[in-house]
Amino acid sequence: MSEKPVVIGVAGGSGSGKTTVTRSICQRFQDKTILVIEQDYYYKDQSHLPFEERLNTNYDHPLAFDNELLVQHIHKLVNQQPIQKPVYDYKMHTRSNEIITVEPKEVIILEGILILEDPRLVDLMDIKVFVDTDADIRIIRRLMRDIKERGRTLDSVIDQYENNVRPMHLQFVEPTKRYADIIIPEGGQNHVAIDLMATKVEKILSRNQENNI
Ligand SMILES: Nc1ncnc2c1ncn2[C@@H]1O[C@H](COP(=O)(O)OP(=O)(O)O)[C@@H](O)[C@H]1O
Ligand SMILES: Nc1ccn([C@@H]2O[C@H](COP(=O)(O)O)[C@@H](O)[C@H]2O)c(=O)n1
Repeated sequence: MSEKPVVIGVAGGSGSGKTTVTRSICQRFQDKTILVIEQDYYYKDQSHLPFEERLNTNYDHPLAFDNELLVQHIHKLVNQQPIQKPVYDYKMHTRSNEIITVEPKEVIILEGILILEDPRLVDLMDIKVFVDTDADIRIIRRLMRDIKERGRTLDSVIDQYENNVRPMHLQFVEPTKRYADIIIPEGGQNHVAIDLMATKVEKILSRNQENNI
């Protein structure tokens, strides 16, 4: 790889469809082309705290994230160096013991609720996307996902939504929409928007190929 990797930020509220959009774009390319970095994997390590205390953390506040490490890692990837990526365990509310060595790729998609909230991350992005889905749809999607995949109960999801997710979304996530170059309504089923994003990625890759000839 001779060109510097291009960084695409995919932001949006919890349950908006960020992961689904990102996966739909990745599916159209070979594995070696796009690297996905999830901001969620960079929640601060809480292994020193008892499990009960981890339940009280506000995971929707910017201070819940170890953005120092995330900024460092994106810098490294942009400079074509490998990183030691942490792995996050939603059921245990902390990082797992696993660390994955990740090599840079031509396109890096950085995905997460608050990636446009930190100017250091915004500065590293070439294209900024905000997935914009109504709050009622987001909470329904989140309820189903968190119960099925993240080991939560109905009551805990509702409680967390009222106390943290909704207020933090209004205070910190929603205002970052103004920094986006592209706003994708409804996320995962927006095939037109996904096609446009994929075309942009194709263009970046063919430009890289032409420059390498
Ligand atoms: N357009 C859609 N229609 C139905 N379900 C969807 C759609 N987009 C996403 N989902 C589902 O909603 C949940 C949250 O979507 P996800 O992409 O994980 O959102 P985010 O990454 O923004 O939290 C997932 O279980 C996903 O499968
Ligand atoms: N231990 C944790 C860590 C995070 N969350 C919630 O995840 C949401 C962000 O992930 P999305 O895939 O939904 O964008 C965020 O809203 C946190 O509340 C959690 O519940 N527990």
